Order: sequence, then C-alpha cells, then structure tokens
Amino acid sequence: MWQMIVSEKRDFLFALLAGTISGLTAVALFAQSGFLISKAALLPPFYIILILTAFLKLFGVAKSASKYAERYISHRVTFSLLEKVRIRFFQSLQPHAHALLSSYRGGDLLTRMTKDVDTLQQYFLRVAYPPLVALLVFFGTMLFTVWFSVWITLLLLISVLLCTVFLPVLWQKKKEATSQQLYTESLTEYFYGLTDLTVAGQRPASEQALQQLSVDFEQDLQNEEKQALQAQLVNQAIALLTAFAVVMLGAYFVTTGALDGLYLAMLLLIALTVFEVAIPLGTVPLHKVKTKEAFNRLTAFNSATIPKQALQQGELQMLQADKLSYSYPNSEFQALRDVSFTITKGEKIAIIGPSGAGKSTLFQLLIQNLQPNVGNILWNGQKTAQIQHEELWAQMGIMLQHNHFFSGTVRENLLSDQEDAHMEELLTKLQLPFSLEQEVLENARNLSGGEQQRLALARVLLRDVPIYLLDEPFAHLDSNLTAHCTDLLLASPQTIVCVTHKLDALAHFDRIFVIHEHQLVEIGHYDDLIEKQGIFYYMQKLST
Ligand SMILES: Nc1ncnc2c1ncn2[C@@H]1O[C@H](COP(=O)(O)OP(=O)(O)OP(=O)(O)O)[C@@H](O)[C@H]1O
Repeated sequence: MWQMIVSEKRDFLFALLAGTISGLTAVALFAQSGFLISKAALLPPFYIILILTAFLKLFGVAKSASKYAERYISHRVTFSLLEKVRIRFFQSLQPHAHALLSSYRGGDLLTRMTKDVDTLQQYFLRVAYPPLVALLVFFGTMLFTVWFSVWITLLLLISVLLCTVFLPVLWQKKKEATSQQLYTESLTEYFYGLTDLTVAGQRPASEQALQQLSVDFEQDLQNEEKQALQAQLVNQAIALLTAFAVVMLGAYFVTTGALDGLYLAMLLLIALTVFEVAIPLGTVPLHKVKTKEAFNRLTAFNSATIPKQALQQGELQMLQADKLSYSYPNSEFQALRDVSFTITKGEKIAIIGPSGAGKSTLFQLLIQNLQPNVGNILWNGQKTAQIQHEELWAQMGIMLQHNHFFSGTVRENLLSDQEDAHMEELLTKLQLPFSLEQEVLENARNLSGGEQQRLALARVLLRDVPIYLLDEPFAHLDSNLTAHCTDLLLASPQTIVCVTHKLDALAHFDRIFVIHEHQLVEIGHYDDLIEKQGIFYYMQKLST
C-alpha cells in the first residue's frame, strides 16, 4: 500500500502540508484567543488589541482554507489509490477467473471487489497520514510551548503519547470479523439458487440461516462502533484531564514566578486544541487491522504469475500435452493425472469418459483457464504457460458448457465481423430460424437449451482460427440434430477438440481420447477402440 502512496507522492505531500498547516493554525488561533483575553484584561494600547485581532482573523481564514485544501487533496489521493487497487485486483483476477471461480465462492470475490476496496479508503484517510500530521502538529506546538514552560510541554507530551501510542494497543482488534463476508456470500448464493430452494421447499430454512448471519453481521458492526467510540471517549477524557493538569501546574508556576500569568489561558487553550488532532488517532489501530486484512485478501491472488512471452509466429502444427496433472485448489485428489498426447494440424479429436472422469478439467487446461500443477501444454512446442493468454485465445474458437448470451440481437450475440450473408447461411445450416435482428434476452432466456447451443456453435464456426475447442456442444440436442451438427463441425478444416457424452457420432472423429478415473487410458479411432474391447468398448455397449 505504501508503494502506491509513494506513487502519489506529490499529492500526499500537499495533503500532509495542508493538514499540518490546518492543525498548527488551529492551535495558533486558540493560543492567540487565550493570549488576547489575558492581554485585554490588562488594558493594553488599542493598536495592540487591533493587531492581535487581525492575527486572529488571519489564523481563522488560514485554518479554514488549509482544512478545505487538506480534505480536497486527501480525498483525491484516496480515490486515485482506490482506482489503482481496483485495476490491480481486476488484473490479478482476470487471467485466473476460471480457477478462482472454481475455488472461491462467487460472493467472496464480490465482497473483495466491493467491501475490501472500500475499506482501503480508510487506509489513507485514517491510518497512513493522520499520525504524520499529528506528529508534525505536536512537534510544532511543543517547540512553541517549551519557550513558556518545559514542564507543561512534558505533560502535554506524556498525555499525547498515552493517547496515540500506549492506549491504542488496548483497542487493537483481536480477530478478523468474518460475518459480513459470510453474509454476502450466502446472500449471493441464495439469489442464485432461489428457484431451486423454492422448488425443494428449503427457502424458509435458508432465509432463517441468512437472518442469523445478518444478526451476526449487525452485532459485529455494533461492536466495532462501540470499540471506536470507547477509544475516542477515553482520549477525550485524557484531553480534559490534561487541560485541568495544565491549569493546575500553570497556576502553581505563576505563583512561583516561573510563568507569566499572561500565558496561562493561552497554554490551557493550546492543550485543548492540540488534542483535537490526537483524539481521532485512538481508532488508528482498529482501522489499521481492518485495512490490512482487506489488503491481504485483495492481494491474495497476486502470487499467480502472469505469462510474458509472445506466441511464436506460424500456423498451429501441433498441440501437445506433456504429463499433465491437476488438482483443484483446496482439493486433495488429482482431477487429472499424468496425461500426455499429441494432436496434429487438422485432426478431429473427441474426448469422452464417464461423468467426473476429468474431461472438463482437461478442456479447461487446454483453453488456459486452468494451469497444470505438473506438466506442460505445448503449442508448436512452445509452453503455453509462458504465452500471453490473449494471444492464445485469439487462435482458438471456444465453446464452453455454459455460454453467456447478452441482452441484444442475434447478430450482436454472434460476436463476429463476418458478412451478414455468411452469418445467415450458417444459422440456416444449424437449423436456427432466426433473423440477425431477432431479439435475444439476457442469458438467452427466450431461447431453448438446444437453440442456445447451436447459437454458441455458430459463434465458434464464424471464427477464422486454427483450432476449435468445444465442451459438450451437443448436450441439449436430439440425436438427429447431434449427427447433423457434428457433420457440420467436422467439415471445418480446423483442428477440433470436442468433449462429448454423445457416443453415437464418434465414428466421424479421427481419434477418440478416453478419460477414465482421471487418466487418459485409451487413444484411437472408433473402429480400433471397438476392436480392442477395452473401456471404450464397454462404455459404448452400455449406452446402446
Ligand atoms: N472446482 C472444483 N473443485 C474441486 N474439485 C472439482 C472441481 N471441479 C471438478 N472437480 C472434481 O474433479 C473431477 C473431474 O471433474 P470434471 O468436471 O473434469 O469431470 P468431467 O469428466 O468433465 O465430468 P462431467 O462429464 O460430469 O462433466 C471430479 O471428481 C470433480 O468432482
């Protein structure tokens, strides 16, 4: 965080300067008032009163102006810092979005993106620079008071240290409050699963659990506020006791002749004013812990290294997997184990296997949404882990199991710059009776599952790239449409890798990769695998 603050050093220094001037002019304003009251009682010449009053006005104006400047600049720095934090967080999330979404709850990421970033707002405004301003103001004030009384200066110093250094240790937050995070996560899941919960009759139970989380969250908030209030109240009490002690000590020094009585009121008002800067410092440790937790959560993803190399030029000749293994974060077992293969240009590959065998995991590794724990994927011999993801994605036509559709038209959802005639022809071939201007609702709610899949397939087929990778593209299609769409897909000159459950159209693929119990156990053409009478043969037999 300090690194980021340093990047804003100009504004940071201006805010510090304005804050210090504002604090010192406030002290000067009240010191001057105290002095003026005492001096006026001694009936000095009128011009003295006039000069003192003019200074009073000057300090008043300087205090207001510097306070405004401080607020303006410090908030500008804060918002600029928050913008940087948001961009950094997004950049650290984006290349690993799939891996993160498969290991973190959606609500958790949402909380980090919103609440944690907002919490960091407090870092600059309440943690980083107020102690520095306070330090400079105290230092300036004490340089002044020491001329009048060393003992009163010492008393102020001790009280200020008590408020800002020793007592805050008491207010140190002991443990991280996770209630808000839990509440946001559960609320997000509740909305996602509302229909399922209602149908299963589980809504009341779920709402009750949410209610409890909301109560815990409120309780945590109240505790935090109570703690902050306690800290400020104690500091306030110390400020008043110090002012009382200054009067007592000052009065004693006046009687002994060590202090001119003219300055007593001034020292009292200085004591009261200087604590105005110290009182908010009581909550610094609380905010410090909160902002540190937020910062740690936000930077938790930064450890993932982002690939740097450019993709070597040339057409895709070979896509290889070399001893790939993958375990999901927080999972003990390997979802994929020691998988190796080579796919050559133009080959049509089907990946099949029982549910949970690891097909989608392999697919996500191939499209770079996951990075293998062990082994490499090689694109023309170049390790894909070292290549910019965007460059690889620019070479791939990808169809996921769940594709997103935007609110708009069919044309907009095809995400293509191809000629209208070409797009219309493809829609017809896919037996989609849509015009390009036809409306598509968000998440394609107005399209059937099969229509959505063919629209997603059209998106892929419109891409002029060397390889198509598809995960269960025909899951919602009947056998006629599956056969028709498979033929259409396999007629493309591209290299094709297709994860599928549909075993009937497999004879059209060049090779079939059989994944069983997280390993690649068989590779071969349909006829060879049937003849071999291995796992594929039995899977095929069971399905008929
Ligand atoms: N996000 C995840 N976290 C932990 N384990 C996971 C995660 N996703 C999948 N798995 C596990 O990894 C294994 C392989 O899952 P994968 O989704 O690759 O199987 P699949 O062959 O595609 O199954 P299906 O045909 O049912 O889609 C499964 O045992 C699954 O439980």
